[in-house]
Amino acid sequence: FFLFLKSKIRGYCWIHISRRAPVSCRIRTIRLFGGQVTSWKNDHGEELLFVSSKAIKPPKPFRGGIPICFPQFGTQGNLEQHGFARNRLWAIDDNPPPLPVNPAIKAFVDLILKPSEDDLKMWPHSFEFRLRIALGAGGDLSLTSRIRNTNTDGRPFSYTFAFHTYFSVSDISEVRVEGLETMDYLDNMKGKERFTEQGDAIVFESEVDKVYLAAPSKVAIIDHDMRRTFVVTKEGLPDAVVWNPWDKKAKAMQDFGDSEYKHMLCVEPAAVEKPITLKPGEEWKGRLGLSAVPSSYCSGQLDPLKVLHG
Ligand SMILES: O=P(O)(O)OC[C@H]1O[C@@H](O)[C@H](O)[C@@H](O)[C@@H]1O
Repeated sequence: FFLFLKSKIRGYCWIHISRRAPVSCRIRTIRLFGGQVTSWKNDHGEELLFVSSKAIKPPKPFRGGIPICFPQFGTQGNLEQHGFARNRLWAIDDNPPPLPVNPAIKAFVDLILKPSEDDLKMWPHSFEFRLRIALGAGGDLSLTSRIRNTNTDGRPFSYTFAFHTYFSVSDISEVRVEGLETMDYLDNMKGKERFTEQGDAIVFESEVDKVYLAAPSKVAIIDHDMRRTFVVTKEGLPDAVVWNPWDKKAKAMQDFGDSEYKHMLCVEPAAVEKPITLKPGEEWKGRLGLSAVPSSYCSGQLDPLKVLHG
């Protein structure tokens, strides 16, 4: 296993973590700008995360991969949409406090974000945000966030959060999401009104922007055409946002191709409905786990329980 800094251009670094394998190697790319994973490939070199061909350069947020929404999800507060963490230059954390040993992890890198003077003017709270990005032996990707309140004035703070994961899919019309059936959700397209999802797996025929509440710890994204299933696991993150802008919104987005909505789906483990509150000295931990497994899905033949419970 090895880890190296690939390049340093105008202060923005890219890190590649690779796992040597007998036939090929899987490469994951992380940008220090935004603390953002922007590439996750399988043994065949196929990209598993979506990145827009029109993604623009810093200081704008980067459209694709896994942006981190902190300390605000969406427009739920006074800060810029999705908070400032995705727009800041993170640093490599050379000496992170230990995390429990996980024998499945074969390579990892630790990043850290602390607020600048300007950040403190906008959001007057001192914090340390540590992010461990790890690869398992089978190519699984995990992101563990640790956020600590380091205020010295005794004040607690509250925040909302999301791992805004952009999955690459062959054709959104052929994708099903399983695990969110019967869940309550807030519909961002209907003034955050609360509804209950029907009993069937979620399919996509138009714009979707929903926050599923108290979602299960495992969600499956089944890509019929690719015969691939993404299994998303989450810890410490009660909600799951599902977003696809569809055609009209795609056209209105400057950093997104007009037809790219067909090839992406965001499923975002999140803490949105109930903000997380930390007292000084307290730390919160949230984890996202991703794996891509072959699925022999044929319409009507999939047993969702098998996908979700192994
Ligand atoms: O364009 P942005 O700021 O990256 O946000 C993209 C989308 O992100 C999703 O998480 C939100 O639910 C949507 O409402 C939003 O449009």
